[in-house]
Amino acid sequence: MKGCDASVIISSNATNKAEKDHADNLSLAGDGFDTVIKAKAAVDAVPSCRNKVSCADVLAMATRDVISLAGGPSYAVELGRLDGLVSTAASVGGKLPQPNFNVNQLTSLFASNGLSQTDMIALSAAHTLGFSHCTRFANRIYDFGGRSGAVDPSLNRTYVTQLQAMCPRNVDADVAINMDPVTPRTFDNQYFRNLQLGMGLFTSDQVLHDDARSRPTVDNWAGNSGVFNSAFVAAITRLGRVGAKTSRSQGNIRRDCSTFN
Ligand code: HEM
Ligand SMILES: [Ca+2]
Repeated sequence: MKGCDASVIISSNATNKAEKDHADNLSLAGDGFDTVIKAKAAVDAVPSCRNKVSCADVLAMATRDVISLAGGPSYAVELGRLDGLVSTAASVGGKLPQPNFNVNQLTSLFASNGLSQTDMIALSAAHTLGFSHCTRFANRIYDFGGRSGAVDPSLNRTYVTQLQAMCPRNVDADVAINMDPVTPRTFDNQYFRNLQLGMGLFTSDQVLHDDARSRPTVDNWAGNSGVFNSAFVAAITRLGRVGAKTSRSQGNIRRDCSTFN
């Protein structure tokens, strides 16, 4: 949890519980890690390229490629990150934003990583793709605020009914649903249109529209995908600098992304 150093790809072993085995990271897709591990191995299979590209850089480029292949913008990835030398589950607590965060909490956590409120709003739109487990938002659709039968009033009522159907009470903890119910496989600004309709899945999504400080940005990007794409590229480029390591005292180039050299 020290930034863009591929520490999240390290596997746990007998003496170390790694970052990816922290509860907040359990949903990270195993096939995503496998893709990075294989791409790095493919680079290293070429003798003239061996030990020159870090896992952290491969991960950043794979992220760019997923966004672009899903219909989003493409962009040059800044390169030269080294791979970190530490990965512990114990380091994760308090470092990740939580789905029940309000705008102040979101803004301050991103600010602690050198990212602006505008960056935070742009990066939240990553939820235009991907899945969430029912447990992460169940409090919004069942007994909201501890009141029996209540639902979060900021949620669209039709959407509540759909969510309750996909995530019945006491549903299996493995069940996950699309975060963007409209265009789940396209990287687009539908995320912001959803927020305008009360269809933000997490409190941390919906507050971006419901808080008057972030709403003008949400409304602007909901209506203008070009402006959103530019803001997203600027923000993810800044995100890619968080905790990047370039000194050999802090990092190296791993041979196998899942294991320290
Ligand atoms: C703004 C604060 C954020 C909060 C509170 C948050 C929270 C969450 C939660 C709770 C999930 C569901 C995990 C699960 O149940 O499986 C999730 C999924 C996801 N988040 Fe975020 N997130 C935030 C920002 C971001 C950012 C900045 C990015 C990337 C730039 C991002 C990318 C994703 C992706 C791609 C998934 C789907 C993973 C999958 O499909 O396997 N999120 N997020
Ligand atoms: Ca989408």
